[in-house]
Amino acid sequence: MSTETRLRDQICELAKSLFDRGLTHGSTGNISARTDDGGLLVSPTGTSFGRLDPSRLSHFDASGQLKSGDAPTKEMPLHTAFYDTRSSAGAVVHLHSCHAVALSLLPDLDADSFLPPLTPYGLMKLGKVKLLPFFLPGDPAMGEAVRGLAGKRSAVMLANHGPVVAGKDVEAACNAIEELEDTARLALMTRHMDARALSDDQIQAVVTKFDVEWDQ
Ligand SMILES: O=C(CO)COP(=O)(O)O
Ligand SMILES: [Zn+2]
Repeated sequence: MSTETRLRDQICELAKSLFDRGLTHGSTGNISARTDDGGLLVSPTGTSFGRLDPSRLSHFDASGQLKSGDAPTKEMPLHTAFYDTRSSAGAVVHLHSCHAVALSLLPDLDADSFLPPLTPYGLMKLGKVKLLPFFLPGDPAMGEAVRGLAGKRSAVMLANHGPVVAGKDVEAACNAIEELEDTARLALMTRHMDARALSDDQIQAVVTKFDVEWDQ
């Protein structure tokens, strides 16, 4: 089986796994991954994560030309903004995951660090998550907002919409966005409980030991 065939299958399998666990629903969310030759495989617009067809993924070549497959997600500017600003990005995932969206609706959030530092894996997989304002779905201004971060963040939260995470490959991006959703769930569960977040010393220890992109 060719590397590209394996990548097509992996994108569809992991998207289905996210869908089956309720991390995105209906025809929401989109996913993309770099191919070995510098191109991109992308979920087509209007498709469900539960039923992506490996043979119909939008396939772009390294110059950004659509070579085959169905029309791509309307969030292409968002995806390409991550690839263009983060050389380490091999995949990008966007979900409409319930707890992250719920948290984004609340007042008094820290836009520079949307998720409180609750667990080591939250820090390790995501670094600081930037909260971006509300945009209409498909608005290229979202891509501009991500470009404005100059590659310093791997994860952003679109207010009233959903998270977007870049990772070195599809598995890493999926693991990280699951961490984002679970940390948002913990934040909501413990919101009125005087919960103990990680201390500054604990944060620094995690950041140092696991080489987390934190102070940027
Ligand atoms: O989540 C979505 C828009 O933000 C889904 O849009 P697409 O179906 O175009 O990927
Ligand atoms: Zn969306």
